Amino acid sequence: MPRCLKFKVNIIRKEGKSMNLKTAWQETCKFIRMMQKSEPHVIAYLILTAAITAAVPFLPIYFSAQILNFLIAGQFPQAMQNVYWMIGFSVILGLSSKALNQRFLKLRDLSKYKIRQRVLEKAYQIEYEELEKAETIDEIRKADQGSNGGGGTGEQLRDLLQFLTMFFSMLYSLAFVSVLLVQIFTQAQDYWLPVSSLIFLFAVYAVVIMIGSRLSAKAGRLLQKMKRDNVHNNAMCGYIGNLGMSIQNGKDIRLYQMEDFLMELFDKTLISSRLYIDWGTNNGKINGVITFLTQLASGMTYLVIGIIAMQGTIGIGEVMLYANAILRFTTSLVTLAASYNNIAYRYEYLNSYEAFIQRPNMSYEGTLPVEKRDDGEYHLTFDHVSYRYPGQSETALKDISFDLELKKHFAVVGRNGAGKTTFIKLMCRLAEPTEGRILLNGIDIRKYAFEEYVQIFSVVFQDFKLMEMPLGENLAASANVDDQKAMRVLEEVGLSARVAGMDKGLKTQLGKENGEGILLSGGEAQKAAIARALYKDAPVVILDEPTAALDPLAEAEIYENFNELVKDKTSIFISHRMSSCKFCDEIVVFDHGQIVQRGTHDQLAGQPGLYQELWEAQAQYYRHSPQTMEMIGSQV
Ligand SMILES: Nc1ncnc2c1ncn2[C@@H]1O[C@H](COP(=O)(O)OP(=O)(O)OP(=O)(O)O)[C@@H](O)[C@H]1O
Repeated sequence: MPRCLKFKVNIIRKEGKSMNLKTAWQETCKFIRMMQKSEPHVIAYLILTAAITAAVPFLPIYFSAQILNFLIAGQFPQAMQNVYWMIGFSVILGLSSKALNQRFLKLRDLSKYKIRQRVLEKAYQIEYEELEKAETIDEIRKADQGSNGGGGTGEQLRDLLQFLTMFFSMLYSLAFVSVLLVQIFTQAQDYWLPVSSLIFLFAVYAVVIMIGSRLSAKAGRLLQKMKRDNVHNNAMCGYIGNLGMSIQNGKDIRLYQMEDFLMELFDKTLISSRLYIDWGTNNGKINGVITFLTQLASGMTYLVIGIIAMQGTIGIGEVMLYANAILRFTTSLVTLAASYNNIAYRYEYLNSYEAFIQRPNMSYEGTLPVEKRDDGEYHLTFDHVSYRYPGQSETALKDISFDLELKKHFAVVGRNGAGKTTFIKLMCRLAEPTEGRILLNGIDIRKYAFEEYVQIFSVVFQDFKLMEMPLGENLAASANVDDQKAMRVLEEVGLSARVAGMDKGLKTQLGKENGEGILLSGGEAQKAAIARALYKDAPVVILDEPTAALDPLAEAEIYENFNELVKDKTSIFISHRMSSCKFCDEIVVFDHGQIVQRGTHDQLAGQPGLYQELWEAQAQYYRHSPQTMEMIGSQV
């Protein structure tokens, strides 16, 4: 992890509480270090852009005062000379400001993408078990906002640019005001009146700035609260919005006529919260008061500068110069306060990002390599394993002890919800036992490096998903596709003829959401998922309801091939199609999270118990039909 990212998250503040200057400064330093690490020149460009951009408006202010003074004095050549200077400097500074700004924006976007990349990278590393929790998804969402969305680094850099620009603008204004003070003290006959007027003006400004910054702080708090409260609403709106483009849900939406229902839900999600509306109303009021106060201060400024001018201390040109400089000072300060508040409050999101990036990878932290064995001798043992899903009171698996003997073919059967898939998830380390342990060749599987451990499994889950990518890349799970191997596994699952008919063959894009592609039928997709498992060629093959979508001939073909393919491997089939379990060496029956029976088909079918019930329930439909019994026979 880069050093800049190792800072401790320490500004978890109570909701609505302002961040003090010291903390804001510390957070800013951390943020700057983080940005510099991801894009080294971004901060240098930030400072340069702010310094130059802030100077641009002062050119016309300064030169128009000079020009006016020369014109009043009848010195036309000098006035013209100043016009040329003004145009020249304005062009140079204006262009430099634009060029710097462009470069800054480019670097800002680059660093933003790099930081977002880290969120994605981290999200991929999170244990699957954690990913199933709603709070983890929220955490990722917040971290993503901290890196990309409303609370993101891009916006933070934009506000920092505004803050610094206003800061430089104030410095330039103060330089002019200092000159004014020097002029008053050196040229005024009686400086009591100008000095007291200026003191009065500063007092007015102090009050305006104090009220203005408090109001800006409140506006910032409201904005952040609205964003914080809106994380779920945004996600829900995003979800419903995406349903409009979803091919997967498109059929159901149309056939169940869910359009009005979904639109209502969308409206409700937006309006019921009233978050945006409330925020907009309050923000409008606050901005109104700030504008009123700023205008009041502007009027006072002209009055005071007018008084000083009437004394003859400064000329007409200077009246414009100083009045504008002081006004710039005020507007810069109010904007600076607003940017400060946005910057300070956005650290909450950035800290969510930090907290997320720093979270440990818990169960994936084992380091032992898994011995590479050509003989596939991987021995898995469940030792009194129980498992309860996070937040659930029911135990999904209870005290499972099981030896996955080498190169044996197992079938796992049981009623819906019996715990079959959970058993596989634990075996593949997608969840960790709540009690007990799982061993690979005698060693607790948590001790192995996760990426090495999962190498030994080829799994097709019941709810498998193919990616919207080219078919070949789907099979290889990589951009490097071994075409020959890919075609061989497609042949084995009976999909090669279909692929041969595709114009782009293995390069054919799957799905429609990621560019023009083809839609596979349910059975074809299942064959492709099985082909992906075969391509991986791991020593343990697990198929969870592998043939549910296949036609009987395809199913028979797959089983025939599978017997051959898994001959030297350990395999587990989960199936509700009892006939397909007959060919396995051992059948394991799950019920209510426990293993209740084990044996061969002949043993279990002949004794009273759940297996017999399940078998009988299916077999009765075939009993009176010799053809169908024949069909079952052919499949097994
Ligand atoms: N992510 C989850 N969070 C909470 N409970 C879950 C989760 N996944 C599964 N369960 C619950 O755990 C129990 C076992 O589920 P599991 O998916 O292992 O059953 P199964 O035997 O594979 O069922 P099926 O035959 O229907 O596929 C069920 O009661 C299920 O509702």
